[in-house]
Amino acid sequence: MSATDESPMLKLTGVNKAFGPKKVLNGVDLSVPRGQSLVVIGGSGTGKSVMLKCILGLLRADSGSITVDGAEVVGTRGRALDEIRAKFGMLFQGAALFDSLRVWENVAFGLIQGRGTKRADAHEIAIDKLTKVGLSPDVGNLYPAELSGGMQKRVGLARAIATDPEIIFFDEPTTGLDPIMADVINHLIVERVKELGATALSITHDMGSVRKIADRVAMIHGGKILWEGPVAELENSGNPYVEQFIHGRSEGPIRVDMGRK
Ligand SMILES: Nc1ncnc2c1ncn2[C@@H]1O[C@H](COP(=O)(O)OP(=O)(O)OP(=O)(O)O)[C@@H](O)[C@H]1O
Repeated sequence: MSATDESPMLKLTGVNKAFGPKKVLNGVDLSVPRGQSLVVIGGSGTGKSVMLKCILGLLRADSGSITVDGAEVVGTRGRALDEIRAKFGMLFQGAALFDSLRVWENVAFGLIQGRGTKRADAHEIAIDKLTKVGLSPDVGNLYPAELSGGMQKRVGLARAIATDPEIIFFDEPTTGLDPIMADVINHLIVERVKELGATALSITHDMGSVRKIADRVAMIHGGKILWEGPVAELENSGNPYVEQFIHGRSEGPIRVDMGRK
C-alpha cells in the first residue's frame, strides 16, 4: 500500500471540470479521512453528481488531482482505473438494479463479474448481505420489479457492501422514500459502514440523511467547497450559504432560479 494510515482515503485537490464554456467544478478541494463519513450538500445543479462521477472515473476531470488510497484517478485509465474502482462500493440514486436479474444476482454482480467469485459462493455472500439489510433469503429469488422502493434501496445497499469495499459512495440514498423508510435506510447505512470500517462519501439534499450519516459535512456552491466541518458545527457554521441551505430558505445569498425565461 502506497499510502499511510494517516493519509486521507480520498483527496481532491483543485479539481476542475467544464462542459464547453460551462464551468461546473472550479477548484474543488476535499479530503475524507479513513473510516469517516463525509456528506456533500449543495443545491440542484451545483455539480455534486459531476464531482462524484469524476471520482468514480466515469467523467474525466479537466485538471487537478483525485487520489484514492494514495492512487491518482485523474488521467488513469484501463486496468489501473479498474484496480482503484475495485475498492469502491456504490449505492446509486434509485438503486439502479438490473431488472432482468434476480435480487441475489444483482447483489452478487460485482463479486461474480468483478472478482470472479464462484456462483455458489457469491450466492451465499449475497444472502448474507441481504440479511444484513433486513431482507429475508427468499427475497433473493425475486426480481427487482416485485419489490417496493424501500426494498430496492435495501438491495442496492446490499450490493454496495457485497465486496466489503473500503470506500462506499452514496448518491442521494433516500430519494423517493417516505421519511420513515428514509430513516430506516439511513440507519442501515450507518450500521453497515461502521461494521465494515469503510470510508463513506455521500451526496444528498436530504438534511435528515446528513444529520444521521455524516461525521463531516461539506457544502458545494459555485463549483467550490465553500464550507466544511463536523456535522455538530453545521447549525452554527456562521456561513450564510450553509444557513440558507440547511434551513431551506428562499431568501439569502443563494439565488434561486425560478425557471423564468
Ligand atoms: N454530461 C454533461 N454535459 C453537459 N453538462 C453537464 C453534464 N453533466 C452535468 N452537466 C451540468 O453540470 C451541472 C451540474 O450538474 P450535476 O448533475 O452535477 O448537479 P447536482 O449538484 O448533482 O444536482 P442535483 O442535486 O439536482 O442532482 C448542471 O448544470 C448540469 O447541466
